Amino acid sequence: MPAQSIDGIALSQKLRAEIASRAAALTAKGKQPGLAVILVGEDPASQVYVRNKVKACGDVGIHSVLEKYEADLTEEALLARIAALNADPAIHGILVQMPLPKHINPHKVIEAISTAKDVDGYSVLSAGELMTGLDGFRPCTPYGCMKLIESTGVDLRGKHAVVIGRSNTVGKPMALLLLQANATVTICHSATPDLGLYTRQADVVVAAVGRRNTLTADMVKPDAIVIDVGMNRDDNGKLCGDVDFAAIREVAAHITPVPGGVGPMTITMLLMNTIESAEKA
Ligand SMILES: Nc1nc(=O)c2c([nH]1)NC[C@@H]1CN(c3ccc(C(=O)N[C@@H](CCC(=O)O)C(=O)O)cc3)C=[N+]21
Repeated sequence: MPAQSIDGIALSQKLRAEIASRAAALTAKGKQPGLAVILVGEDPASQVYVRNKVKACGDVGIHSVLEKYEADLTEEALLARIAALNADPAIHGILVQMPLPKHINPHKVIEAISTAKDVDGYSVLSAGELMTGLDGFRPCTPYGCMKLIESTGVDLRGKHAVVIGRSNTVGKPMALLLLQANATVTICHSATPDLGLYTRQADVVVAAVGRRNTLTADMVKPDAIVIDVGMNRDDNGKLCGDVDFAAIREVAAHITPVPGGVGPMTITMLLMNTIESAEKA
């Protein structure tokens, strides 16, 4: 029997309905949640993502402010905008879309965002909170992956989870969240000599590499859960992930599609973090 495709759009709709009712409750108390999204430069992919985030806010009743700047915006000017948004009581979350132009130091920008408004969960303090098990904003993509895994009903306790990729935004926080859920966690990356050696033992594989066909059917244990974080283009320019969906579907128990899997959940968890921030304010 082919794997169940985990529907990230359906799960998003379910969570977004809950988010909308929490937003409405806050708005009724005169505390409408607000998200500021800052985009610097003309990167076409970023334009699309940012537009989707702003639209998603509108759909659930979160007030959003989109600030677009030319690629030559100075770092000082960006930091000044963040300081103003930190002080703005109508704004509960601040997202600076990555990547930034080369003349701007992304670390400096992220650390300028008030921890209380770091709904991306990208700051050093948010990372430390996740590391130590303190309450804080979890990065949206791995947070969404956890919700997708939870939706299968499989308990992670004692399961072997293999994360492929070690980025600060996905791989590393993903490994920590899986660990928190009592999985045994292995992190593989570009210097891992035999990836299949690890993935064949995995009950859960999270692929976050950025290269298509990184995970093929012969590398997957029967009845595994496969979460595909990749965003790539195939030879026809079609959006595809890091895993060979069609073939792995015949082996795995659950698998997320691209598009329609992790992507929409990333935006949903951004909305969730923004609501949580507004509820605490
Ligand atoms: N500060 C910051 N925070 C981010 O969260 C952030 C970022 N910078 N920079 C870029 C990445 C990428 N990202 C995506 C979110 C949703 C989809 C998404 O909704 N994808 C749809 C398809 C969209 C399409 O058709 O192109 C899907 O997978 O179904 C994709 C990618 C957030 N990022």
